[in-house]
Amino acid sequence: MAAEEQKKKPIVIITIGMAGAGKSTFVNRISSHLGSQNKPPYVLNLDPAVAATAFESNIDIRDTVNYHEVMKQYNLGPNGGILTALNLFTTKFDQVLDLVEKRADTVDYVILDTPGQIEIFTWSASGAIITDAMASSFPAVVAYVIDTPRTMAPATFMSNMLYACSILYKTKLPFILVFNKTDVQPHGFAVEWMQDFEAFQTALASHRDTNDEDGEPTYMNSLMNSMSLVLDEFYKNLKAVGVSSVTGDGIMEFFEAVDASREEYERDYLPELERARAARDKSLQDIKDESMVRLTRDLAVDKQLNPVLNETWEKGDDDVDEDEEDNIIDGSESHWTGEYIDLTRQKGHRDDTSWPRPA
Ligand SMILES: Nc1nc2c(ncn2[C@@H]2O[C@H](COP(=O)(O)OP(=O)(O)OP(=O)(O)O)[C@@H](O)[C@H]2O)c(=O)[nH]1
Repeated sequence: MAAEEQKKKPIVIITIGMAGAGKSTFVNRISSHLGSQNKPPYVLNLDPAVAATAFESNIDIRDTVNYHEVMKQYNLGPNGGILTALNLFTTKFDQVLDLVEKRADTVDYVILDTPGQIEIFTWSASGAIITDAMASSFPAVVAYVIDTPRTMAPATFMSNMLYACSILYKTKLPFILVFNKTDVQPHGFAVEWMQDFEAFQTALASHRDTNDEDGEPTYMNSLMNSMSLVLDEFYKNLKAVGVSSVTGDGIMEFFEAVDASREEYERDYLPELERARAARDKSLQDIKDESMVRLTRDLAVDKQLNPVLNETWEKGDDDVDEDEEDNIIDGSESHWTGEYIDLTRQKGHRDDTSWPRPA
């Protein structure tokens, strides 16, 4: 087949955002939009703790890792449980990639919904592994979902933008700021603040608590003024769209931004990736290995703390290498068989151990 006749690879939309920003509602909206265009996407739910998703996912972390069991076995709270569940899932991510590759000829979009607690995905080894694995196999874009009504205070806006900035520089992927909930609050103020830092500084000055009792700008005020100049450069590197995941407003603009991001990925990200690959074929593997070591270290904190468990883990380690069982399923193709990732690796042993909490 001639190169130009070949189907384009699907583009991966990695949906990230603060808790409650509307990620799941947004994923549901863009999925149903694509469905209505006869282009159903391939959807991955990476939030192990979500009770129910409005959208149908092809791969659902909840089919692979039992989040409640993770909390129980590892004696963790909700956030530790989510992180550990994501770590466990990531150890099987090669299977996820295989499933996505199999569908690459028939889908145009792959959508990832990430855990509600943003830092669990953005600042964990597993989040980095998943992002890198996806982005080195397919064109990828980050959709950073923002709760527009709750970002109207200049300080909140600035914090949100700094967070977005950190993700942009960490992933280096094309980046779309998705100002969600525009049915409640239009995002015009945000666009103005991004295009004109003086408008932001004026808004900041008129906001209460920006001056101290002597009438001088507070430290925070001065800091934010300076940061707005720094962020000016950052704003040039991204696209911003306003959407309502409830009404569907702005979804077309979002997909225009996604299409533009594919070009950006091919123009900027891909050559850089290929250069890096050519220069350090081996070192790429080293990075993956190193990330895997960090991941394993995360999972094995208990082991270091508890010598009794140490022995059982040592035994279990042999099983791990040989134990190449398939845990990831495409829920849209097969029925869930009930085989979660084995959490304790102590097959046949009923575990009454009190698992130590990671440091
Ligand atoms: N008015 C309005 N409400 C929205 C919109 N998008 C989401 N919501 C509401 O915002 C709340 C949070 O939405 P979710 O989709 O659960 O947000 P999330 O980011 O996935 O939440 P976590 O996974 O808990 O972090 C829900 O009550 C949604 O109905 C929107 O565009 N407009």
